[in-house]
Amino acid sequence: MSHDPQSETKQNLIALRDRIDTIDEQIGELISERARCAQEVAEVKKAAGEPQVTFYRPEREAQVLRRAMERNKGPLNDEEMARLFREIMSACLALEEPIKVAFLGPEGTFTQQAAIKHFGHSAVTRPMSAIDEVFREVEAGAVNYGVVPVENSSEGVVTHTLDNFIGSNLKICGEVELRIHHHLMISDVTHKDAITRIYSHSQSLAQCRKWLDAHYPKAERVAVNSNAEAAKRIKGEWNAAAIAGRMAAELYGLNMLHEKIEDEPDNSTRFLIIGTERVPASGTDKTSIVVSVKNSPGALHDLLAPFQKHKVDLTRVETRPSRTGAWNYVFFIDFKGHTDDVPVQTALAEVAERVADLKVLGSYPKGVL
Ligand SMILES: O=C(O)C(=O)C[C@]1(C(=O)O)C=C[C@@H](O)C=C1
Repeated sequence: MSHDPQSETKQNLIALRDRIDTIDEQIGELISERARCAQEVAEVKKAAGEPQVTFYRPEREAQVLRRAMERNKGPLNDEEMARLFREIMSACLALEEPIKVAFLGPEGTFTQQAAIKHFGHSAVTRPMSAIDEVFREVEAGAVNYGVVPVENSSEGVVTHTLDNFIGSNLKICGEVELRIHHHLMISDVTHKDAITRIYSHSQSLAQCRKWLDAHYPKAERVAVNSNAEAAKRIKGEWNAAAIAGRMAAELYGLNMLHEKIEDEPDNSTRFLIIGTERVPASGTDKTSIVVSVKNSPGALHDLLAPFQKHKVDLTRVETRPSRTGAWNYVFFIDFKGHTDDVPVQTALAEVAERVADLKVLGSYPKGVL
């Protein structure tokens, strides 16, 4: 018999695809079985007779995702594996209750990307035109959760988000970090050699400043409310480009002219998930508090001493001038641990004695994805 490499390849492919078909069938059945379990979970939750049934359980989701990563033996990497489970769980939750999430819009912003990364594609996301509106929408109960940016690795803190917490009773229920890649995009009508204007959000323009200085030193940089708005805006402008994320390019049908133009290669933004309820401990948690102090020498040192004493690890300290008294300051402090942990409780009790006011903004699972 003569050896025919082409037909051997064909045979090998057929055999492998048969195996894939069998595996897919099993995966499909298992996913359906999992979804039925989630439906039963919903029934159990409803039968408990609580005045308000909470279907979404951030601490449980974090545990499921962490376990998927721990179990993983490759060849997919841990993040890919967790991402797949993220979507399965998102679809299961949607069977229990379709979750509504407000985000800083318009459609196509990095905040929407963060919302989908955190809740999966089965969540219903609603664009809001300002951070305050995201807070209000959650407070009013029009949505279950909100997603707002809080700090960027190169541009620092989003002060507007922090200020909103001072006057709000909302809780932080989660955090999510997103690698931010900026792309220069144009529309079908743009003359790419005649770009004289570049639109984007001021933070994005700042994050690409060196690249713009080198490649488009003469183009006017126009700051608009969001990069998605920038993307929308250039649709009919022959001499304009926008800097935005991939999602905006896809949404508004734009073409990428230059990809990944951010000055810092590991540019990332942290987003917070805000809701109305306290989240139980997941095992690996963080807590955010806000305290206001009189402006006296050593105030910050005094304030932080209890954390050191009780071995609570600080992850961030941010100062903002208080809006109530000219000489008062507020500190936003993040640390590892949950308010259910005894060392955290002890440290917080000691901090409370030293400050004018202390508010726990929430304990929540450390971002998994
Ligand atoms: O364990 C639960 O409480 C569920 O509702 C199930 C489930 C899941 O699919 O695993 C779904 C939604 C919750 O946010 C957490 C987990």
